[in-house]
Parts: sequence; C-alpha cells; structure tokens
Amino acid sequence: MTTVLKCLQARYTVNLFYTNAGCSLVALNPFQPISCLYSPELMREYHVAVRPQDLKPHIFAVAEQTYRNVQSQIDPINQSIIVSGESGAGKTWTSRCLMKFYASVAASVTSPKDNETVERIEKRVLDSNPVMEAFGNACTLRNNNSSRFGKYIQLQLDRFHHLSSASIQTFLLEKTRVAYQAPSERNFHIFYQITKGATAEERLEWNLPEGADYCWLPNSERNLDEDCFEVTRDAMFHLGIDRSTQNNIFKVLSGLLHLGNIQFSNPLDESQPCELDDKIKGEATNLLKIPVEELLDSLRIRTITAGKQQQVFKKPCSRAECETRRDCLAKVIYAKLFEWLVLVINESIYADKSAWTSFLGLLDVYGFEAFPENNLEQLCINYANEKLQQHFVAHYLKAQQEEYAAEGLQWSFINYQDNQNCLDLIEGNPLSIFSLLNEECRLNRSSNPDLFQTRIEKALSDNQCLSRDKFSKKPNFIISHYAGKVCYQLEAMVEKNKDPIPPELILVLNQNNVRTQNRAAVVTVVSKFKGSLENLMQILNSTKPHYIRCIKPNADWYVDTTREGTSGFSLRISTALSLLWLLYNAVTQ
Ligand SMILES: Nc1ncnc2c1ncn2[C@@H]1O[C@H](COP(=O)(O)OP(=O)(O)OP(=O)(O)O)[C@@H](O)[C@H]1O
Repeated sequence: MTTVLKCLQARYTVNLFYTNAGCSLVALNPFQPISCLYSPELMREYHVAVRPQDLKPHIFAVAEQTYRNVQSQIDPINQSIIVSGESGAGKTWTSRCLMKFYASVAASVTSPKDNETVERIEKRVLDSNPVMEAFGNACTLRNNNSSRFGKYIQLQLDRFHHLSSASIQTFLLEKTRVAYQAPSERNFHIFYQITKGATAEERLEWNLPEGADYCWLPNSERNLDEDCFEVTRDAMFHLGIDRSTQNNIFKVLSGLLHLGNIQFSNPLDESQPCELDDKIKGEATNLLKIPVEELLDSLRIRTITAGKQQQVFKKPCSRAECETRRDCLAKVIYAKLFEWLVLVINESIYADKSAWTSFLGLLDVYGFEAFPENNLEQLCINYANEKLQQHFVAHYLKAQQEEYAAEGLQWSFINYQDNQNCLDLIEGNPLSIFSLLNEECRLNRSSNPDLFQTRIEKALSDNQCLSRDKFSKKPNFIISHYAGKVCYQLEAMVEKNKDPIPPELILVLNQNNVRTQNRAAVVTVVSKFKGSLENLMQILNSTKPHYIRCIKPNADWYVDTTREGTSGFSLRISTALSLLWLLYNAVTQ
C-alpha cells in the first residue's frame, strides 16, 4: 500500500497527475493550471493515435477509448464514465474537460448544414456548465466551487458518431443552503454574482443597493473567480433564456435575499402574529410578486381545522415557526427555479430519440461525506457512494477474472467484504433505515429523536454495520460505510425526510403559479432519491463503465493558490486507500 502511495507521490512531484490502475484512471488534483495539459493539440494527439492507451495516462485516453468503443458497435455500445472522489478532488473539472474533448472530437463533420447543428449543440452543452455551476455550486470549507447537486450527462451521438444532442439528469440539490450557510461557507454563487455584477440600472430595478447587507449572503467580501456574472448571463442567453426572462429570474433571487432579511419578533400580545420591520417586508414581497398581506399571513398564521364540524381556527405561529416557514418558502422557490433551469437547458440541448443512436454518459456525483455533524443529506450522499462502490467492485472483479482467464492464470477468490450489508441497512426491504424513516413520516409521528433511535436499534441491531456513539448526548446512529464510519444525528432527520411545506404556503405558491404538490401526494426525500438513483443504476448497468477516481493530494504535496488555510487529509487518504487496496490485491495475487 505504501508503495502505491509513494509511487503516486513521486509521479505528482514530476507533474504526472494521471496513473492507470487496473480498470481505473487515478487523477490527482494539480491545484494549479498546467500548461498544455488540456490543449486542443493534446486532444487531437489522443484522438488520432493508433493506440491511445500507449500514450501517457490521461483523461483524454479514457475519453478516446470510450468514443472508439461506441464506434466499434460492440455490445454494450453505450458507455459511461464514472468520475468519483471526495469534495475538491477535481470531479467537476474533469467532467468539464471530458465534455470539451467530446465537443471537439465529435464535431468533425463535413456538411456545412450539419456542422452548424453540431456547433450549436456543442456550444450549448458547454454553456450548460457555467449556468448549472452558478445556480448549483457554492464555496464550502473544502472547495471554492463545490457542486451541491449530482449530475449525469448523456452526450448523444447520431449514426455517424457526431454529437447530435444531450440530456442532463440532476440529483438532490442541497436547497437548505439558500437559507442556511455553515460558518465560513457561502450561499450559491449566483447570489454573489447578481449583487456584485448588476449594473446601476439593474440595482435600482432589483432593489440591490451597492453595499447593502443580506443575512443570507455571508462572506461576500471574498472575491472568487466564480463570481463572474457576465459568463452566466451569456451562457443563459445561448441556452435560449432571453434577457427579459433572465431579468425576472434575478428579481426573484433578489426577492429571496430580501426575504432572508425579514426578522420576526415576539408580539406583546400573544394572541397576535409576530411583528416585523415594515420596510423590509415591502421589499421582499415587491420582488417575489406575492401580495404583501397574503405572504405575511402564510408566514405568521396557521390554519387549524378541528372538531366534528371541522371548524377552522387561525393561530399565530411562534417566532421559530415563522422563521422555519420563511426558510421553507425560500427553499421551495429556489428548488423550483433550479428544476426549471434544468428543464430549459434540457429542452435546448435535447433532440428526439430518432436523432441519436448511442450515448456517452458522464457521472459527476458528490463524493463520500463525513462531517462532525451529519444528517439526512449525508445519508443520501453516502448511500449513493455505496451504490457506486458496489457497481465499481462488481465491474472490477469481473474484469480482473476475465483478464486472468484470458491469460490462463490460476486465481483464487480474494477475501473482499462487499458492502451489501451496509446497503441492506440503509435501503433494504422490509426493514432498513430508509423504511423506518418513511414509516415515521407515513404515521405522521411527532418526531422524537430518542424514540426513533430506540426503534432503529430494535429493528436493525442484527446488522453489523450499525452501531451508536454511546458517549454522545445527542441521539444518533453510526453506519460502517466502505470508506469509514459515519455518525448521523437523528435530530430533525424525520422532518427533513418529510420536507413539509405548510398548507398555507402551498396555497400562496399555487396562487402565484409556483406548482407544488399537495400534502396527500408528497413523496419523502429518501424515496425520491432512491428512485432516481435506481433509475441511474439501471442506465449505468446497461452501459460499459469506465472509472476516473479523482484524489485530492495531501496538503503538503502542493501549494493551493486558490484557497487560504486549506488543511486536513485523513479522509483523502482513506478515500484513496479504499480504491488502492483493491488494486494492490490484484497486483499481489
Ligand atoms: N486538473 C486540474 N487542473 C488544475 N486545477 C484543478 C484540476 N482539477 C481541479 N482543480 C482545482 O481544484 C478545484 C476543485 O475541483 P472540483 O471543483 O472539480 O472538485 P470536485 O471534486 O468537483 O468537488 P465537489 O465534490 O466539492 O464539487 C477546482 O476549482 C480547481 O481550482
């Protein structure tokens, strides 16, 4: 193991960032622009090479091999490149470079008419990146440009293997970030782009005076490359979002910033709704286009129907409830906006199924996460990583066995503990953490984390992957994941899974043309996530997979000029090792 790591380090010090490792390409993040590493000339070199695999290991070698597999028409024709790794390891960068590669090599057509189509599509596919990143990425403790959603992009090729269209599927946007940013982190980039990049005229129209303070815009004094508004606007325009629609979007975003400034205070008379500052409430409602009184009632007053006669009562919400409702409104609006953007992007890059015959899929999902406090978001993300790990191991072992068989080598089974136990614990039938979470929601139990902890332990204590931090005062459970143990806090987990929208807010939003589901139709977060992941796994299983494992090198290997005070590498090592031990086993067989 040490040898493998030393080898990677030695290569890193002489600017060799890519290393072939069995069926994977290991990609170490250089953390600095390396001239010519992604130049059009280099793309061409890999594209025209007789045997690209004989050139230096590179993401372009993987990309070219994948493209040739499609051309060969050998089953499975469709291909997937699974880009994985922890936050900041370089997945998004890699995916972007792969898209540029395909946009370049799949554009070599002769007819001027076709050429126009291909150029338009490839430009739009590339333009989808800055737009999705502006609305879906944010500066976190680990990465200035961290993707807060997962994505699978299908680049669709016609029968001449030219790029004819594309489609994007997204997973679980971290919408809580709109209303809550952890210390030293930021909101989504787009909010900083509009506040820093709006013209004087726009500032007036969107009500964004220069230097104004917004509670939901922390750390705005930090200027990042990602703050460039012009790039996002131009990309949106090329994707068919005209200036007037853009204007409406930015007004809504500005409205959300003002909504975040609404602070409630307890009224002197408890029978009255919470009080708030008149000036601020006017600004938020003007921009969100919701009548002031309607908005305020929905945030501050609960409607209760009770008794045999189904009498309707109005009850003022507590200050904390008002704040939860305010945040919920912001999350729903932002999530709907993101959903709409993905739809518009897809409409602008998609072609009817008859126009394409094969596809190359690029998967860029959030890596394994283990923070001091973990909740439903980390559970979903780590569940996705377990699924992908299972997919990788199955493919890796199969490929290895085929290679041994082809070479006539003797081999015996390696003692690999697969992660099925862990997956059963999270999502298995009939009993699992997901099913218990859904049961709590279905029965509409008042969420008591202590009781829920007891229920989990009673139902799932047979599973060896489950344990608990007995020294913690907070109710929790620990899952032994393939990449390490993670302790999840149960406080608010059931509520997060319900993701409830108060009926009063649904009414206001529906009246204002923001379609939301009513209570009866609500699907829990884990059910929705599990469904979309199963759908993804089905697609992946029908394709030939290729793996690029991105690794963030240890802090003392490089100087990161983009961040101040970057530190910590224990997870990096463990992430790297979870992959490398498999390869090590293979080498030493
Ligand atoms: N090949 C590369 N060359 C130069 N710099 C790179 C490269 N790959 C990544 N970086 C740098 O590392 C940063 C983090 O990379 P990236 O955003 O791709 O990580 P990620 O794995 O997608 O993280 P997350 O899961 O948080 O979205 C980039 O913003 C860039 O500064």
